[in-house]
Amino acid sequence: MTSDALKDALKQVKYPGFSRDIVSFGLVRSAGFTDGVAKVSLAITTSDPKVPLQLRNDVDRCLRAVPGVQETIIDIAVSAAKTPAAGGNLGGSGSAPKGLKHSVAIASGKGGVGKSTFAVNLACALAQVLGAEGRQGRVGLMDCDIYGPSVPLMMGINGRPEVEGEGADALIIPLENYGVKVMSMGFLVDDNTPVVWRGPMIMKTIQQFVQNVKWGELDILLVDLPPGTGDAQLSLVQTLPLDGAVLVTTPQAAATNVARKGGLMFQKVNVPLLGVAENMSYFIDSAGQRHALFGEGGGIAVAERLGTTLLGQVPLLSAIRAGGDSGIPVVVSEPEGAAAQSFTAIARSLLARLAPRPTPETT
Ligand SMILES: Nc1ncnc2c1ncn2[C@@H]1O[C@H](COP(=O)(O)OP(=O)(O)OP(=O)(O)O)[C@@H](O)[C@H]1O
Repeated sequence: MTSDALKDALKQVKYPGFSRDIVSFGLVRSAGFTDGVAKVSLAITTSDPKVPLQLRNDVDRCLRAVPGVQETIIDIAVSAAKTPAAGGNLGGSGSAPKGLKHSVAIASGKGGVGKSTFAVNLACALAQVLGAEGRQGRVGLMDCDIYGPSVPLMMGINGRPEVEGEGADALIIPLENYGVKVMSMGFLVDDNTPVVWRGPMIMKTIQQFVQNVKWGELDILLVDLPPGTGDAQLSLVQTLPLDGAVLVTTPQAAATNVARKGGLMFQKVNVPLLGVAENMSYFIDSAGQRHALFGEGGGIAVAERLGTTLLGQVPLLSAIRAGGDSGIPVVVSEPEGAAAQSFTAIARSLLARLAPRPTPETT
């Protein structure tokens, strides 16, 4: 019986609540077999005590069904997922980069809702808000969309990051523009390389983005997730202790239904929802009339159903699209405009939601 044969068998074990198996998620650290005893070790990140219990049962049942296996030894290393209630700022959890105060995932249930555009403009707005308080260069943006990274283009960054140090200690220096430090798969692959990544490779890449990038001192790291509720999202949650997630949606029902599913996924893995942001909420014509092109009320409805707040609404504006195409986000090119104002308001409410809660004595 080889380690590979055991891992093959373990592909039948799904991570609780997900349709993907534990092997493709890269959670199996080792698998070995001696004298009828199958010994397996897993490493997971969760604050839900039911998850390791269920995994232990499922792995045991799966291994015992393998011919020749009489006994099992299952070791599950659990590190706690961070929640604001449990931990406040980062620092206590295993793989969090030193110097990182808060990390927030920007997620959407489906593609095309403008998530990357939102993440880029929010990062620039955060850099402006914090910069005005004398905290320059303290915003990071990590683009986890390894299939179609669009952040480099939208941030006007085109180049290859330098590497400092060697071997296991090597650190990638993030590229910086508009006061935001950026890391993206787009810096590492060229446009013509088809990126065919499987689960474990996604996990590895995301781990490297967290651990092997010299982020320095950051007040906030925004993590632009690929759309949906699949591998990358779980890998990220397994890898980086998140303060929470912001869900981006558009107002129409088709988008809000999927956004709600995305929100439920984060709740399932104990990542708090910091709020919902509604993109392409309304359009203002040349006469100043406001039009709800995609309907109204979707964002607030999703927020209410998920028990969180609506952080804000972003209008549908051609300047926002043009900013993405030109590499100068609208928050930077028109800092006084309507779009910048809505992104700045969202940045402020997000920061307020991340601020350490007052202790009972100060309230
Ligand atoms: N508020 C807005 N007003 C006008 N255009 C917008 C707005 N938000 C996004 N867009 C445009 O919509 C398109 C899709 O945006 P973006 O690439 O950010 O979506 P996405 O949700 O990240 O997509 P995917 O996840 O599939 O990559 C882009 O052309 C972008 O410029």
